[in-house]
Amino acid sequence: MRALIVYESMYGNTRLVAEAIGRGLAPAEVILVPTNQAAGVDLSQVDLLVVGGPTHVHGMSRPSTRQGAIDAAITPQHTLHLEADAAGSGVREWLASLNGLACRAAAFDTRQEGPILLTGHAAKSISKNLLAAGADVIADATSFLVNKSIALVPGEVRRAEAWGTMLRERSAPGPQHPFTGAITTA
Ligand SMILES: Cc1cc2nc3c(=O)[nH]c(=O)nc-3n(C[C@H](O)[C@H](O)[C@H](O)COP(=O)(O)O)c2cc1C
Repeated sequence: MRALIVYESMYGNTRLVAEAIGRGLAPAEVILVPTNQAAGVDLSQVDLLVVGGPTHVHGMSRPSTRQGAIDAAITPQHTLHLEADAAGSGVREWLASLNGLACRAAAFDTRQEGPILLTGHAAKSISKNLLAAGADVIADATSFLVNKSIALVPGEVRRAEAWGTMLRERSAPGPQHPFTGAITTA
């Protein structure tokens, strides 16, 4: 099985989750690509497409929220590490370029700890966009949580690895697992 993980990450948390999902997908062949390098990637040979990004203002990032994240990281008082791939387009723009997908797919996000009604969640929109582009969405959109220090909550990396393994198992030939629209958190 060939899996492609396309992710957006400003501060590294979503990248860490994407990498953990990739480890969980092994021994499948896994390729990780940040969204700002994903334009033109050939999806025709991909069996499973996993797409994730940070939750910004209750949903997928926009150019203005990404600029806000960059501005926050370059203030003199900052303690935030800005990813090398932070500049450029995000998940929203990349998803808008897709159509005619013929693969299985799943969506995830990172977001702050707390009730989803207060935080919002990008993964549900990502999942809807994957469905609209023709993908066979095989898992509920899933959030991985960060704390107030903008670091992954303990246990989330392990949960991401397990989620990747679950995706690999669901991608094996056999019964389908219909998308329910639910959001799964810890
Ligand atoms: C501009 C901006 C807006 C954000 N808005 C939300 C939000 O509405 N809900 C939430 O749960 N987290 C929000 N966050 C927090 C991020 O979702 C969280 O820190 C995420 O893990 C960052 O992922 P990254 O490290 O891969 O960039 C926001 C962060 C930024 C920079």
